[in-house]
Parts: sequence; C-alpha cells; structure tokens
Amino acid sequence: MTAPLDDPWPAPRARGPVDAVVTLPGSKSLTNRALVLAAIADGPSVVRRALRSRDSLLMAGALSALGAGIDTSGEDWTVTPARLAGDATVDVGLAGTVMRFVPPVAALGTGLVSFDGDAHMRQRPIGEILAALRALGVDVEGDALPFSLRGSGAVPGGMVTVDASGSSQFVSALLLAGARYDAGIDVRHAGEPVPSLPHIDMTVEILRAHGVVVDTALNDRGEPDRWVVAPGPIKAVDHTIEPDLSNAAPFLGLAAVSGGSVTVRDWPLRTTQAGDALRGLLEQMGCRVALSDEGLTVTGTGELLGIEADLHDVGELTPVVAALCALATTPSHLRGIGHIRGHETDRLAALATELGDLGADVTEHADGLTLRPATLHGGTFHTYADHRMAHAGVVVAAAVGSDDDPVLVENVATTSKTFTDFAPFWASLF
Ligand SMILES: O=C(O)C1=C[C@@H](OP(=O)(O)O)[C@@H](O)[C@H](O)C1
Ligand SMILES: C=C(OP(=O)(O)O)C(=O)O
Repeated sequence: MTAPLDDPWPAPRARGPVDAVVTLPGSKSLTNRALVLAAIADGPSVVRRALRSRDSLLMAGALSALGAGIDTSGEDWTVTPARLAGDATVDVGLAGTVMRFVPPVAALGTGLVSFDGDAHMRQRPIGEILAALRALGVDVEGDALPFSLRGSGAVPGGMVTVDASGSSQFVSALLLAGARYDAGIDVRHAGEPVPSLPHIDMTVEILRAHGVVVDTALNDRGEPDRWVVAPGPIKAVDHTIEPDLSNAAPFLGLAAVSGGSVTVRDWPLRTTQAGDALRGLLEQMGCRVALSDEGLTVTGTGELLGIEADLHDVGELTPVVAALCALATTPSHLRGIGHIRGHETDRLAALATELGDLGADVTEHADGLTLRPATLHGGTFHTYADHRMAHAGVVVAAAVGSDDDPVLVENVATTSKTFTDFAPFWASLF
C-alpha cells in the first residue's frame, strides 16, 4: 500500500533537466477492447500486460457480472467466456468505455442488467447508444445513466443510424458486439464529423484480429461514416497490450518543460493509439523526438513553441498539450475539440479556469482554446475528478512557482482511472 498523499498535492518542481527512462502501464483503450472481445469469443484467451487501473478493473467487473470468468490476479489476465445469463448490476465508474461498450454486450444475455456510475457520469452522453439498441430490438429503460436493459438471449441487429459527433465510442461499442447479432450490424453515422477516428480504427483492427469481417471499404466507395460487421464467430485470440501512449503525455511533457530527456520504453512502431500523435505535436513545439529500439525519446531544447493544431482526432491529448501551450513562448490555438466538453469533465472550461487561475492567458472557444504567452505563478490546480486534468496540473507544477509559491494539484489520486499510483511514480523521477 502506498501512503496517502497530501491533498492538494505539492507536485514536484523540476530544479533542472529531468532525465528518465520509464516503462508505462498498458493502454486503457486496448485493454478494455481486448476484455470485451475475450468475454464474447469462442473460447478462453489471455490478455497479457493488461492495464491494472480503475477503468480496466471496472470493465473486468462488468463482464464478470454478466457471467464471463476473468482472473485478474496476475499481470496476464485469463478470460473464459460463458453464456451471459441472469440479472446483474454494472458499475461504470467514470469509464466511457465501460458505459458505452458493455450495454451492447449485455443485450446478448438473458436478464435485467442495471447500469450506474459516478455522479459526473450521469452527465456524459450515452443516449445515442441506448436509442440504437432500442432500434435494433433491445428492451432498454432510460436515456442516460442510470439505465437498464433486459436481454432476451439474442439481438436481431441490422442497420442502425447514430449521431456519433459526441463520441467515437458510440460507433466502437456497436461494432464490438455486432458479430454476435443475428444479422450483424451496419452502423451509419449522421451528424457533425465523428471525433477520435483512430479509436474506431483500433476497434476495426482488433475485430479483424479476432477473425471478424468488418467492411470499412464502403467508406472509400463514397459512403463515408459507415461500418459493417458481418455476423459470425469471434475467434479467441491472446493479446499483448501496448503501453498507454496517451498516458505518456505528462512524461514526455516533463522532458519538454525541464529541458531534459525522457524515454518511454516499448513505444510501438505502428499503432492505432491516439497518443502516437504526441511525436509530431512535440516536434512542432520545438522538442527533439527520436523513435528507436529502446522506445520514444523526447528531449527538451530549452525552447517551447506554441502550436496551431486541430486535435479532433486526438482530443484526449488536449489537457497536457494545453498545459504545454500555456508555458510556450509563442501563441497557440487548439481547435476541433468541442466534444471534449463531454469527457470526464468539460475539459475546455476546466483548462481555461485552472490554467487561467495560475496566470495563463487563455481564451475558451466553443470548440477549442487560444493560449498566449504569460508568466504563470503558484496556486491550486483543481482536477474535477479527471485524470488528464491531473496530468496537466503536474506538468505545470514541474515548470512553475517557487518554494514559497508552489503549484498544488488537488485530488491527484484521480489518476487511478488509468494509472495506479501515478503520483509516487511521477515524484520518483525528480
Ligand atoms: O474508444 C476509446 O477507447 C476512446 C475513445 C475516445 O473517446 P471520444 O471519442 O469520446 O473522444 C477517447 O477520447 C477515449 O479516451 C477512449
Ligand atoms: C475521454 C477519456 O476517457 P473515457 O474512456 O472515460 O471516455 C480519456 O481517458 O481521456
């Protein structure tokens, strides 16, 4: 057990360049997809180097509640599918992947499944998936958390239209379970552009690894925003989970703000993870970036430049990128990210308030932020129960303030959503 931290936490300030080589925990997005598919696959499988954090344990708990056998005792998790039967309650916590990916699976079972989660989760969008399930023949009660559904042992499936402009997870959720629906699933998006497309690519890629037939070529034939999953078996496949590249953001950001050098081990040469975009973003901000057999190394050059960036595809990187922009010597404009107001908190409002309270020059727009150079000072950085706000806070704390005027990060423990014991690990680097 790690000792409880002071709250608010006096996050360490870098007194010189920070040099470190780190091994990061597994990807939340990959772990939770692998668990879902393992639970409805044709036989048992192993999820190696699974992320052990609140979101992945909630996913394991949810699938176990539906009947799957999941052994999370070791580093490698064994999953044994079972007929999904009986009444169950599912705690989704603050995990978008649990709230969105589990209902389409629960619909395959027999029994009443009730969903609830953290207070803020009741504000996060889910209505589109519940409406889609209803249209596909599932008995669903409610339009937001808490909600329930009653499975009848089969889902007819077929064609369904969703507005996934609020979250790519609406599409991923339906695709993940779709091969088990009688007619498969044909998902069409209608609305403003879908954010976080690499996450849908990740879903398609892992489905194909399980032998599921997914047609996205329809998109290339002039039908954008359409994904078709054929009904059929889901092969049992063992997965080894890549490190979480989005969670690499504060570590690489630390190199940038301290003028040091941080290597994240096992950075994949090819990946669908949104965090891979950090390579280009940090290079644009003036860092040296090198991918080698050892991993990804980012070296701060002493110069941190602002950026013009459309983060629509990689919105989850916004909090740390915005923190870096607040410390940059030239202006920045981050756009295309209105949807992150529906993340763990309204991230645009939270970043504008918290960075602004430390002296940053931030303007909030409907779909982004403008940040101009300013001198920041110490104070308390609130996190709104959002792990990535805490990541932004510790990066600012590393670069700003003084012994008499430090940056304190409130509820840094919220990082446990995707990184167990983040704060002691972070502190060990200084
Ligand atoms: O499918 C996933 O694993 C995710 C999709 C994205 O959600 P949105 O499309 O809601 O941004 C991303 O931000 C989230 O962290 C994880
Ligand atoms: C948006 C995020 O999480 P979730 O999976 O809960 O949607 C995130 O981790 O940045």
